[in-house]
Amino acid sequence: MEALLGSPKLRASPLSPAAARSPLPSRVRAIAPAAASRPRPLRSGPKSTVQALARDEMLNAAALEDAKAVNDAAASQGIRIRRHCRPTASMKEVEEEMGAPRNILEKIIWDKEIEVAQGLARNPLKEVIESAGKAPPTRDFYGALAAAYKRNGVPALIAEVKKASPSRGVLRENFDPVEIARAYEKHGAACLSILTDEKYFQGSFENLQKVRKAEVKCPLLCKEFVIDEWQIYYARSIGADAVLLIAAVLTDHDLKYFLQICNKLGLTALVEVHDEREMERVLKIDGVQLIGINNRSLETFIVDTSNTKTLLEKHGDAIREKGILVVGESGLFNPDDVAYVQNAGVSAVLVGESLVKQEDPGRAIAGLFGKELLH
Ligand SMILES: O=C(O)c1ccccc1NCC(=O)[C@H](O)[C@H](O)COP(=O)(O)O
Repeated sequence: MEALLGSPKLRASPLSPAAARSPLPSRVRAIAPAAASRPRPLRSGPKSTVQALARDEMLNAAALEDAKAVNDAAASQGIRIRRHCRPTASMKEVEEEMGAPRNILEKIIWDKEIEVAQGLARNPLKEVIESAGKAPPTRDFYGALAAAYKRNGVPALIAEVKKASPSRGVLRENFDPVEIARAYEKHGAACLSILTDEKYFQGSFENLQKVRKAEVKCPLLCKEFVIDEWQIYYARSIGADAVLLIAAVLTDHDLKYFLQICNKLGLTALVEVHDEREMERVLKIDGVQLIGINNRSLETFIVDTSNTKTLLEKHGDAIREKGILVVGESGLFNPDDVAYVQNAGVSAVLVGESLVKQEDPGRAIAGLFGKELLH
């Protein structure tokens, strides 16, 4: 197999210094983090159909081996979402090997592995890194939240530009991302979250780019399912000020590596947790400034705002000591919901459905907080 695939170096993308120091076994390190979802380059093409079939079989076996190593490393940290590591295969082929995805989040991630490979083929990493370097400077996402909290005395609002979701279907038929973003800004949102996933949320990177070009001043979160560094550079290249990193999907090693990239690009990372184990993992990682507690299980869709309270009762002190701001995410519909998560200790809230479903999403902000927000 080695002869066909070339040296191990050829199979993996260059490792960051952090990756090189990683405590992961070398087999896993060779393909993690970002390269785990990349197609394997070949030294030369096959000369006959028989050779081509043999090559495909070997590539398949190697990809499955990679997936096993990646998934074993993730499972040892309590991560239940598996990777297929076969970005050039069809979903049918993937499912033949791995069975059906176990839940919606795993399904989203499996599709994302394929999408990222396609994105990389269209816009190679080197070019995306270059254009990220030329993008207009980032706006301070963390600073905007801290200032708005101080100004209004209620959690700062990250208002989400969200057309649809897997749990609720289409939320707004007449969807103009720029109009919604402007309305949110006018009515006191501190920051905006722009969903960029197309398949499940009917969002797009184009929406983010349009909002940024419309000179909306609020800092912008690229709300994407990040599994590869390429997505972070791409988000920056089109004007994002912050990106989402989901602990349920990313190993500690991925989180650390992606945080380094964010740091280098001046991006804020919103690190999202859902349960106790994820919170404990994230609190051990240096450099986390913003933790989102999602009240929605991304695996079952069940929304429970007491999740925020439970996690902050246990970890609130450690979080405050580190100067981390907490964002309460999902399922917030009225001033009582906002007061509940504020009392639990959040400084900001991330809200989509309850705003975007209203005829005037901007005016809906005063309804959500029980008062107008100041700029
Ligand atoms: O919203 C979903 O159905 C969903 C399903 C699977 C993965 C993620 C999902 N949502 C992402 C979010 O975190 C929410 O869009 C965000 O917190 C706003 O929530 P809401 O105010 O309840 O729209």
